[in-house]
Amino acid sequence: MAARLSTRADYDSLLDKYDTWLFDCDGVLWQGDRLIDGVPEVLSLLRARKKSVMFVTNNATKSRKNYKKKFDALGLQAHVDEVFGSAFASAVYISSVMKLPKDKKVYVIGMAGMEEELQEEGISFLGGTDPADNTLEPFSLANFTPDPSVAAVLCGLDTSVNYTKLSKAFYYLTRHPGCAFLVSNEDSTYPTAEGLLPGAGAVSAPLRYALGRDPVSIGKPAGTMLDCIKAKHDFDPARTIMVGDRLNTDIEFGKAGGLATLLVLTGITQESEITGPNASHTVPDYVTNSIGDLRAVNA
Ligand SMILES: O=C(O)[C@H](O)[C@H](O)COP(=O)(O)O
Ligand SMILES: [Mg+2]
Repeated sequence: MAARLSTRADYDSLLDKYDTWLFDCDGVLWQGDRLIDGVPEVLSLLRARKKSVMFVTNNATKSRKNYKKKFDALGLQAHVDEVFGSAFASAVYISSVMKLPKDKKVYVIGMAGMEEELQEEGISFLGGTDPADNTLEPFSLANFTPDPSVAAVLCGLDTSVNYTKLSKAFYYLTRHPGCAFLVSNEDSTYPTAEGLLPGAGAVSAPLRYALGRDPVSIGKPAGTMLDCIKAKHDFDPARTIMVGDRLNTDIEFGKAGGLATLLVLTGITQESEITGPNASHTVPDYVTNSIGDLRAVNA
């Protein structure tokens, strides 16, 4: 059973127990571009107490550099090396795990953030934000000249997904032997300030259905993100806590990594999913309404 936090003593003991705080972003720090109440104060008090703070997001629409700009715009202190996104983890996976040969390319269903991280890793790609692919013109194989060097398809949240992109990805995944099918993450929904929208998982779902094949998923809860963090930062998992709003990504990620887990209810997960007859089998160590609740330690 998760420990429900509410008193100053609860939050004080949490701060005493954990030196490294990994924060999910969408639904924990913000909803779209709207900051969640109390986030600046809580991040400042953690830094004032010499806690290590990092940000671990499945949102592949932005690169780490672009996230730094978002943090700055929202008045949140953050360093690029503290930010870990699934676009970055996907690029690292392709270069360091898959070791994609330099003469090969990735066909992208995704946005600028994904392209920037692939570029940073020296990975060639096509598709993505290319105007030729962002069209509602009917697609036909008769007018399509495939690029023989495509050896992987990477799919993430893409708010301009269309039949042309799905068809080209499908072509490469069915006609290029050994073409890898990768997704940055599988979140079914995406929390915005105005409400839920389809997530990255909903963008890759048509491909999975057409192919009858599951992709390799790189974002939370997969371990690739934690490997990326470990490659850059030393931390003791036993004194590290993962703060998230989603059970099947953030909390599973924390558990799989041997970290403590704190669920907040400002994003995807609703009260009914953690209590009552339909409660999920994924049980976080701690639950609190919002990360802003930690301000109680200064009250
Ligand atoms: O659809 C998506 O990609 C996700 O909803 C979203 O981006 C999750 O981001 P996170 O909560 O991991 O920051
Ligand atoms: Mg989230």
